[in-house]
Amino acid sequence: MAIVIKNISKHFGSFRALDSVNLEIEAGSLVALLGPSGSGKSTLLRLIAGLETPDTGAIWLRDRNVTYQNVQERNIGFVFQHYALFKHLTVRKNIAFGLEINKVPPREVKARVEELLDLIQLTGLGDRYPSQLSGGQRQRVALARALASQPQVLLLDEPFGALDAKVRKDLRAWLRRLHQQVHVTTIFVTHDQQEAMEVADEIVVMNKGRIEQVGTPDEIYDSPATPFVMSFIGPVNVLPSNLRLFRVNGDASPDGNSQVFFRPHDLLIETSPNAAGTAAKIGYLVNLGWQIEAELILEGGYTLQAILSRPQFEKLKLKTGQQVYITPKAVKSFPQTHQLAAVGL
Ligand SMILES: Nc1ncnc2c1ncn2[C@@H]1O[C@H](COP(=O)(O)OP(=O)(O)OP(=O)(O)O)[C@@H](O)[C@H]1O
Repeated sequence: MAIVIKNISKHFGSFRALDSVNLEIEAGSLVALLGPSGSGKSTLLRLIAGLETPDTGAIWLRDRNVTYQNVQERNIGFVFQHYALFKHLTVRKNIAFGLEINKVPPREVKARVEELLDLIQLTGLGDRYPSQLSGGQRQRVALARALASQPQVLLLDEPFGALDAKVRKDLRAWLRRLHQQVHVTTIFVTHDQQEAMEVADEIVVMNKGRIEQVGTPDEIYDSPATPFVMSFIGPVNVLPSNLRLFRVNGDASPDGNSQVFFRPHDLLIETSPNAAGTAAKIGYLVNLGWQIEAELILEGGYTLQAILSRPQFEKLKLKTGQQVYITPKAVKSFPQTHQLAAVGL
Protein backbone atom coordinates (compact mmCIF):
# COMPACT_ATOMS: atom_id res chain seq x y z
CA MET A 1 0.00 0.00 0.00
CA ALA A 2 1.22 3.49 -0.81
CA ILE A 3 -0.88 5.17 1.87
CA VAL A 4 -2.50 3.74 4.99
CA ILE A 5 -4.76 5.93 7.13
CA LYS A 6 -5.40 4.32 10.51
CA ASN A 7 -8.26 5.49 12.67
CA ILE A 8 -7.72 9.21 12.08
CA SER A 9 -9.86 11.76 13.93
CA LYS A 10 -9.54 15.53 13.73
CA HIS A 11 -11.41 18.26 15.60
CA PHE A 12 -11.40 22.01 15.03
CA GLY A 13 -12.48 23.27 18.46
CA SER A 14 -15.49 21.16 19.35
CA PHE A 15 -16.29 20.45 15.68
CA ARG A 16 -15.41 16.93 14.54
CA ALA A 17 -14.10 17.28 10.96
CA LEU A 18 -12.91 13.64 10.70
CA ASP A 19 -14.29 10.76 12.72
CA SER A 20 -12.26 7.51 12.92
CA VAL A 21 -11.28 7.39 9.27
CA ASN A 22 -9.57 4.25 7.93
CA LEU A 23 -8.39 4.03 4.33
CA GLU A 24 -5.81 2.15 2.28
CA ILE A 25 -4.61 3.44 -1.08
CA GLU A 26 -2.74 1.23 -3.50
CA ALA A 27 0.51 2.37 -5.07
CA GLY A 28 -0.01 3.90 -8.52
CA SER A 29 -3.76 4.39 -8.18
CA LEU A 30 -5.82 7.45 -9.00
CA VAL A 31 -8.31 8.01 -6.19
CA ALA A 32 -11.09 10.58 -5.80
CA LEU A 33 -12.22 11.86 -2.40
CA LEU A 34 -15.84 12.71 -3.18
CA GLY A 35 -18.39 14.33 -0.90
CA PRO A 36 -20.44 17.44 -0.22
CA SER A 37 -18.96 20.66 1.12
CA GLY A 38 -17.76 20.24 4.69
CA SER A 39 -17.54 16.44 4.58
CA GLY A 40 -13.83 16.50 5.50
CA LYS A 41 -12.19 15.84 2.11
CA SER A 42 -9.69 18.71 2.26
CA THR A 43 -8.92 18.02 5.91
CA LEU A 44 -8.03 14.43 5.05
CA LEU A 45 -5.86 15.59 2.14
CA ARG A 46 -4.10 18.18 4.32
CA LEU A 47 -3.39 15.53 6.95
CA ILE A 48 -1.79 13.29 4.32
CA ALA A 49 0.28 16.25 3.10
CA GLY A 50 1.42 17.12 6.61
CA LEU A 51 -0.31 20.51 6.66
CA GLU A 52 -2.38 19.39 9.68
CA THR A 53 -1.77 16.88 12.46
CA PRO A 54 -4.48 14.45 13.59
CA ASP A 55 -5.86 14.27 17.15
CA THR A 56 -5.62 10.48 17.07
CA GLY A 57 -4.57 7.81 14.60
CA ALA A 58 -1.66 7.39 12.23
CA ILE A 59 -0.69 7.98 8.61
CA TRP A 60 1.72 5.65 6.83
CA LEU A 61 3.39 6.40 3.49
CA ARG A 62 4.71 3.08 2.22
CA ASP A 63 6.38 1.60 5.31
CA ARG A 64 7.01 4.89 7.15
CA ASN A 65 4.84 6.29 9.88
CA VAL A 66 4.75 9.97 8.84
CA THR A 67 2.04 11.16 11.25
CA TYR A 68 4.30 13.72 12.91
CA GLN A 69 6.68 14.39 10.01
CA ASN A 70 6.58 17.84 8.47
CA VAL A 71 5.58 18.61 4.87
CA GLN A 72 9.14 18.68 3.49
CA GLU A 73 9.99 15.24 4.86
CA ARG A 74 7.06 13.53 3.15
CA ASN A 75 8.00 14.02 -0.53
CA ILE A 76 4.49 14.91 -1.64
CA GLY A 77 3.34 17.08 -4.57
CA PHE A 78 0.36 19.36 -3.89
CA VAL A 79 -1.92 21.35 -6.21
CA PHE A 80 -4.74 23.56 -4.91
CA GLN A 81 -7.75 25.02 -6.71
CA HIS A 82 -6.23 28.50 -6.72
CA TYR A 83 -2.65 27.45 -6.94
CA ALA A 84 -0.65 30.63 -7.18
CA LEU A 85 2.20 30.22 -9.61
CA PHE A 86 4.95 32.78 -9.08
CA LYS A 87 3.73 35.65 -11.25
CA HIS A 88 7.20 37.12 -11.77
CA LEU A 89 8.70 33.80 -12.96
CA THR A 90 8.32 32.21 -16.38
CA VAL A 91 6.65 28.83 -16.81
CA ARG A 92 10.09 27.22 -17.06
CA LYS A 93 11.29 28.92 -13.86
CA ASN A 94 8.08 28.02 -12.03
CA ILE A 95 8.54 24.33 -12.87
CA ALA A 96 12.22 24.46 -11.95
CA PHE A 97 11.65 26.25 -8.64
CA GLY A 98 11.65 23.25 -6.27
CA LEU A 99 14.55 21.59 -8.05
CA GLU A 100 16.68 24.74 -7.83
CA ILE A 101 15.88 25.15 -4.12
CA ASN A 102 17.10 21.58 -3.64
CA LYS A 103 20.35 22.40 -5.50
CA VAL A 104 19.78 19.93 -8.33
CA PRO A 105 22.53 20.48 -10.95
CA PRO A 106 21.42 22.99 -13.66
CA ARG A 107 21.82 20.50 -16.52
CA GLU A 108 19.47 18.05 -14.77
CA VAL A 109 16.99 20.82 -14.00
CA LYS A 110 16.94 21.86 -17.65
CA ALA A 111 16.33 18.32 -18.87
CA ARG A 112 13.61 17.67 -16.28
CA VAL A 113 11.81 20.94 -17.08
CA GLU A 114 11.80 20.20 -20.83
CA GLU A 115 10.50 16.69 -20.13
CA LEU A 116 7.69 18.12 -17.96
CA LEU A 117 6.79 20.81 -20.51
CA ASP A 118 6.38 18.03 -23.01
CA LEU A 119 4.30 15.98 -20.55
CA ILE A 120 1.89 18.86 -19.92
CA GLN A 121 1.80 19.63 -23.66
CA LEU A 122 3.12 23.17 -23.25
CA THR A 123 6.39 22.80 -25.17
CA GLY A 124 7.14 26.17 -26.70
CA LEU A 125 5.40 28.13 -23.93
CA GLY A 126 8.20 27.80 -21.37
CA ASP A 127 9.20 31.47 -21.61
CA ARG A 128 5.71 32.82 -21.00
CA TYR A 129 4.61 34.31 -17.68
CA PRO A 130 1.55 32.90 -15.86
CA SER A 131 -0.54 35.95 -16.87
CA GLN A 132 0.01 34.96 -20.53
CA LEU A 133 -1.62 31.53 -20.02
CA SER A 134 -5.25 30.36 -19.84
CA GLY A 135 -6.58 29.03 -16.51
CA GLY A 136 -6.33 25.45 -17.76
CA GLN A 137 -2.73 25.95 -18.91
CA ARG A 138 -1.85 27.46 -15.51
CA GLN A 139 -3.20 24.41 -13.70
CA ARG A 140 -1.14 22.16 -15.98
CA VAL A 141 1.96 24.17 -15.04
CA ALA A 142 1.00 23.79 -11.36
CA LEU A 143 0.85 20.03 -11.90
CA ALA A 144 4.22 20.00 -13.62
CA ARG A 145 5.67 21.98 -10.74
CA ALA A 146 4.24 19.48 -8.25
CA LEU A 147 5.65 16.57 -10.28
CA ALA A 148 9.11 18.12 -10.78
CA SER A 149 10.74 16.63 -7.70
CA GLN A 150 9.26 13.18 -8.43
CA PRO A 151 6.97 12.99 -5.39
CA GLN A 152 5.84 9.61 -4.13
CA VAL A 153 2.28 10.94 -3.83
CA LEU A 154 0.42 13.69 -5.70
CA LEU A 155 -2.45 15.45 -3.89
CA LEU A 156 -4.89 17.64 -5.83
CA ASP A 157 -7.50 19.73 -4.02
CA GLU A 158 -10.30 20.63 -6.48
CA PRO A 159 -7.60 21.28 -9.09
CA PHE A 160 -10.07 22.25 -11.81
CA GLY A 161 -12.70 23.85 -9.56
CA ALA A 162 -12.16 27.40 -10.75
CA LEU A 163 -12.29 26.60 -14.49
CA ASP A 164 -15.25 26.64 -16.85
CA ALA A 165 -17.13 23.46 -17.71
CA LYS A 166 -15.53 22.79 -21.12
CA VAL A 167 -11.94 23.31 -19.88
CA ARG A 168 -12.70 21.16 -16.84
CA LYS A 169 -13.89 18.33 -19.05
CA ASP A 170 -10.76 18.51 -21.24
CA LEU A 171 -8.50 18.57 -18.19
CA ARG A 172 -10.18 15.52 -16.68
CA ALA A 173 -9.34 13.48 -19.76
CA TRP A 174 -5.86 15.00 -19.75
CA LEU A 175 -5.31 14.09 -16.06
CA ARG A 176 -6.29 10.49 -16.78
CA ARG A 177 -3.82 10.26 -19.65
CA LEU A 178 -1.11 11.97 -17.60
CA HIS A 179 -1.62 9.48 -14.80
CA GLN A 180 -1.31 6.58 -17.24
CA GLN A 181 2.07 8.01 -18.22
CA VAL A 182 3.53 8.87 -14.81
CA HIS A 183 1.70 6.40 -12.56
CA VAL A 184 2.32 8.36 -9.38
CA THR A 185 -0.18 7.57 -6.60
CA THR A 186 -2.67 10.42 -6.89
CA ILE A 187 -5.54 11.55 -4.67
CA PHE A 188 -7.82 14.32 -5.83
CA VAL A 189 -10.63 16.05 -3.98
CA THR A 190 -13.86 16.84 -5.76
CA HIS A 191 -17.50 17.46 -4.87
CA ASP A 192 -18.50 16.67 -8.47
CA GLN A 193 -19.64 13.07 -8.86
CA GLN A 194 -19.24 13.13 -12.64
CA GLU A 195 -15.63 14.27 -12.27
CA ALA A 196 -14.95 11.45 -9.81
CA MET A 197 -16.62 8.87 -12.08
CA GLU A 198 -14.74 10.07 -15.16
CA VAL A 199 -11.27 10.30 -13.69
CA ALA A 200 -10.79 7.93 -10.76
CA ASP A 201 -9.95 4.23 -10.54
CA GLU A 202 -11.40 4.27 -7.07
CA ILE A 203 -13.83 6.63 -5.32
CA VAL A 204 -13.94 7.33 -1.57
CA VAL A 205 -17.36 8.78 -0.72
CA MET A 206 -17.26 10.99 2.38
CA ASN A 207 -20.06 12.43 4.48
CA LYS A 208 -19.83 14.31 7.79
CA GLY A 209 -16.23 13.36 8.47
CA ARG A 210 -16.75 9.67 7.79
CA ILE A 211 -16.18 7.36 4.84
CA GLU A 212 -19.49 5.99 3.55
CA GLN A 213 -18.06 3.72 0.84
CA VAL A 214 -14.89 2.96 -1.10
CA GLY A 215 -15.15 1.35 -4.52
CA THR A 216 -14.66 1.56 -8.25
CA PRO A 217 -17.00 3.95 -10.10
CA ASP A 218 -19.10 0.93 -11.18
CA GLU A 219 -19.35 -0.45 -7.65
CA ILE A 220 -20.33 2.91 -6.21
CA TYR A 221 -22.98 3.51 -8.88
CA ASP A 222 -24.40 0.01 -9.17
CA SER A 223 -24.11 -1.16 -5.55
CA PRO A 224 -24.32 1.90 -3.29
CA ALA A 225 -23.80 0.87 0.33
CA THR A 226 -26.03 3.56 1.82
CA PRO A 227 -28.90 5.85 0.79
CA PHE A 228 -26.46 8.75 1.07
CA VAL A 229 -24.16 7.23 -1.55
CA MET A 230 -27.07 6.34 -3.82
CA SER A 231 -28.50 9.85 -3.68
CA PHE A 232 -25.13 11.64 -3.92
CA ILE A 233 -23.78 9.70 -6.89
CA GLY A 234 -26.63 10.36 -9.30
CA PRO A 235 -30.29 11.31 -9.59
CA VAL A 236 -32.66 9.07 -7.69
CA ASN A 237 -36.36 8.66 -6.88
CA VAL A 238 -37.16 7.95 -3.23
CA LEU A 239 -40.63 6.72 -2.36
CA PRO A 240 -42.27 4.90 0.56
CA SER A 241 -42.28 1.14 0.05
CA ASN A 242 -45.99 0.70 0.68
CA LEU A 243 -47.07 2.22 -2.65
CA ARG A 244 -48.90 0.08 -5.19
CA LEU A 245 -46.03 0.79 -7.58
CA PHE A 246 -43.83 -1.58 -5.57
CA ARG A 247 -46.50 -4.05 -4.46
CA VAL A 248 -47.05 -5.13 -8.03
CA ASN A 249 -43.34 -5.91 -8.35
CA GLY A 250 -43.10 -7.63 -4.98
CA ASP A 251 -40.35 -5.23 -3.89
CA ALA A 252 -42.14 -3.73 -0.92
CA SER A 253 -41.17 -4.57 2.62
CA PRO A 254 -44.19 -6.03 4.42
CA ASP A 255 -44.21 -3.39 7.19
CA GLY A 256 -43.91 -0.53 4.74
CA ASN A 257 -41.25 1.08 6.91
CA SER A 258 -38.53 1.29 4.31
CA GLN A 259 -37.86 3.65 1.45
CA VAL A 260 -37.45 2.45 -2.10
CA PHE A 261 -34.78 4.00 -4.33
CA PHE A 262 -34.44 3.77 -8.07
CA ARG A 263 -32.76 5.78 -10.78
CA PRO A 264 -34.85 7.91 -13.17
CA HIS A 265 -33.38 5.90 -16.09
CA ASP A 266 -34.62 2.65 -14.57
CA LEU A 267 -38.28 3.23 -15.19
CA LEU A 268 -40.24 1.42 -17.88
CA ILE A 269 -42.94 3.67 -19.35
CA GLU A 270 -45.74 2.22 -21.45
CA THR A 271 -48.73 3.94 -23.01
CA SER A 272 -51.24 1.08 -22.77
CA PRO A 273 -52.53 -0.48 -19.53
CA ASN A 274 -50.89 -3.74 -18.40
CA ALA A 275 -50.86 -5.91 -15.29
CA ALA A 276 -47.38 -4.87 -14.06
CA GLY A 277 -47.65 -1.14 -14.74
CA THR A 278 -49.02 1.49 -12.34
CA ALA A 279 -51.00 4.42 -13.73
CA ALA A 280 -49.29 7.81 -13.65
CA LYS A 281 -49.86 11.16 -15.31
CA ILE A 282 -47.14 13.17 -17.04
CA GLY A 283 -46.72 16.44 -15.11
CA TYR A 284 -44.15 18.04 -17.37
CA LEU A 285 -41.55 17.20 -19.99
CA VAL A 286 -38.14 18.84 -20.40
CA ASN A 287 -36.42 18.16 -23.70
CA LEU A 288 -32.65 18.58 -23.23
CA GLY A 289 -31.94 17.40 -26.76
CA TRP A 290 -29.85 14.36 -25.87
CA GLN A 291 -32.34 13.16 -23.24
CA ILE A 292 -35.83 13.93 -22.03
CA GLU A 293 -36.79 14.41 -18.39
CA ALA A 294 -40.36 13.70 -17.36
CA GLU A 295 -42.14 14.35 -14.10
CA LEU A 296 -44.68 11.64 -13.34
CA ILE A 297 -47.51 12.03 -10.85
CA LEU A 298 -48.90 9.00 -9.10
CA GLU A 299 -52.32 8.62 -7.54
CA GLY A 300 -52.02 10.16 -4.06
CA GLY A 301 -49.86 13.01 -5.36
CA TYR A 302 -46.41 11.35 -5.20
CA THR A 303 -44.13 12.63 -7.93
CA LEU A 304 -41.14 10.97 -9.51
CA GLN A 305 -38.72 11.67 -12.28
CA ALA A 306 -38.03 9.63 -15.39
CA ILE A 307 -35.19 10.12 -17.85
CA LEU A 308 -35.69 8.83 -21.37
CA SER A 309 -33.34 8.59 -24.30
CA ARG A 310 -34.38 10.45 -27.41
CA PRO A 311 -35.31 7.27 -29.36
CA GLN A 312 -37.43 6.05 -26.40
CA PHE A 313 -39.22 9.39 -26.27
CA GLU A 314 -39.84 9.52 -30.00
CA LYS A 315 -41.26 6.00 -29.94
CA LEU A 316 -43.65 6.75 -27.05
CA LYS A 317 -44.71 10.21 -28.36
CA LEU A 318 -45.41 11.42 -24.83
CA LYS A 319 -47.43 14.57 -24.11
CA THR A 320 -47.93 16.59 -20.93
CA GLY A 321 -51.06 15.42 -19.07
CA GLN A 322 -51.04 12.01 -20.75
CA GLN A 323 -51.82 8.87 -18.72
CA VAL A 324 -49.03 6.26 -18.82
CA TYR A 325 -48.20 2.98 -17.03
CA ILE A 326 -44.91 2.72 -15.23
CA THR A 327 -42.79 -0.11 -13.84
CA PRO A 328 -39.62 0.65 -11.84
CA LYS A 329 -36.59 -1.57 -12.45
CA ALA A 330 -33.47 -2.12 -10.35
CA VAL A 331 -35.04 -0.87 -7.14
CA LYS A 332 -33.14 -0.85 -3.86
CA SER A 333 -34.63 -0.43 -0.42
CA PHE A 334 -33.07 0.98 2.73
CA PRO A 335 -34.54 1.50 6.22
CA GLN A 336 -36.19 4.91 6.52
CA THR A 337 -33.83 6.21 9.21
CA HIS A 338 -30.86 6.71 6.87
CA GLN A 339 -29.74 10.13 5.78
CA LEU A 340 -29.97 11.25 2.16
CA ALA A 341 -27.64 13.55 0.30
CA ALA A 342 -29.13 16.97 -0.31
CA VAL A 343 -28.78 16.53 -4.04
CA GLY A 344 -30.39 14.39 -6.66
CA LEU A 345 -33.80 15.36 -7.95
N1 LIG B 1 -8.70 25.31 10.12
C1 LIG B 1 -9.98 25.11 10.42
N2 LIG B 1 -10.56 25.68 11.49
C2 LIG B 1 -11.86 25.45 11.80
N3 LIG B 1 -12.68 24.65 11.09
C3 LIG B 1 -12.17 24.05 9.99
C4 LIG B 1 -10.81 24.25 9.59
N4 LIG B 1 -10.58 23.52 8.48
C5 LIG B 1 -11.75 22.91 8.19
N5 LIG B 1 -12.70 23.22 9.10
C6 LIG B 1 -14.09 22.73 9.12
O1 LIG B 1 -14.06 21.32 9.00
C7 LIG B 1 -15.11 20.87 8.12
C8 LIG B 1 -14.52 20.05 7.01
O2 LIG B 1 -13.80 20.92 6.15
P1 LIG B 1 -13.11 20.44 4.82
O3 LIG B 1 -12.47 21.62 4.20
O4 LIG B 1 -12.26 19.26 5.11
O5 LIG B 1 -14.36 19.97 3.98
P2 LIG B 1 -14.46 19.64 2.44
O6 LIG B 1 -15.21 18.36 2.35
O7 LIG B 1 -13.13 19.69 1.80
O8 LIG B 1 -15.38 20.82 1.95
P3 LIG B 1 -15.21 21.81 0.70
O9 LIG B 1 -15.58 20.98 -0.51
O10 LIG B 1 -16.21 22.88 0.98
O11 LIG B 1 -13.80 22.29 0.71
C9 LIG B 1 -15.85 22.11 7.64
O12 LIG B 1 -17.02 22.27 8.42
C10 LIG B 1 -14.86 23.24 7.91
O13 LIG B 1 -15.54 24.45 8.21
